Amino acid sequence: METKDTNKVSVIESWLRKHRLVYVGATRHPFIHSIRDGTVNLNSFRRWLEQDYIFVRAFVPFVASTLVKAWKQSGDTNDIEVILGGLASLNDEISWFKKEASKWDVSLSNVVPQEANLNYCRFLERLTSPEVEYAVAITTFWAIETVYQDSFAHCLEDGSETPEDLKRTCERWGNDEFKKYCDTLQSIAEGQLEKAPEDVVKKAEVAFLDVLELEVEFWNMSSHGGT
Ligand SMILES: Cc1ncc(CN)c(N)n1
Repeated sequence: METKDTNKVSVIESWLRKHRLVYVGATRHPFIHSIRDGTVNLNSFRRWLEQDYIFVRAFVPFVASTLVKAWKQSGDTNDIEVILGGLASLNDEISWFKKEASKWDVSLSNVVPQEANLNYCRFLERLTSPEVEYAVAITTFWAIETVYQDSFAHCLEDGSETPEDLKRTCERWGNDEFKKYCDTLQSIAEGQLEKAPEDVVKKAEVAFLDVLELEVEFWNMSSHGGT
């Protein structure tokens, strides 16, 4: 008789264990700590805001290309609806950035993207290629959203001293609904990874690590300016 192995560790769970330190580096960065303990430099926060607005604009075509891959390579209606919902929420995210920027006196019209941001946007652009497998794209999508979810949720936990006017930002990604959305992306990615050939799983793992590294560079850029 076949027995079900309930202790089987999923692919993503195994990566999160294997790359724990890198993951923690991306989600518990000093910039996030500074928001959480209320010592954040407001010019750094403004820099993050203007640069992230550019990032989100570049994120949209990447997510749209993931939607096309889902349609062509999976055809699963649930996947398509979840990714479509993700695109809709990016539309809200862009409006949110505009409103937030005006509250913080940040002009979004002539922002010069910094090196770390350009690198991240180039990475996203490479992944829009039709040659990149759906399993790699959906895993990357999950990783990008999850780093923000985990980072900003940390600023809302008990004991945090996040200033009142920064809580809006933390709640945008740190709320329970966004956590559920990330969990759904994770299970879609898991489903794809389970049936993907070994070389594709390897590529997805590399993309996951790339995201963690690019997120650290993005936080560094926000904290210190420069590259
Ligand atoms: C850099 C970065 N990473 C992730 C997210 C979440 N959409 C974001 N807005 N910016």
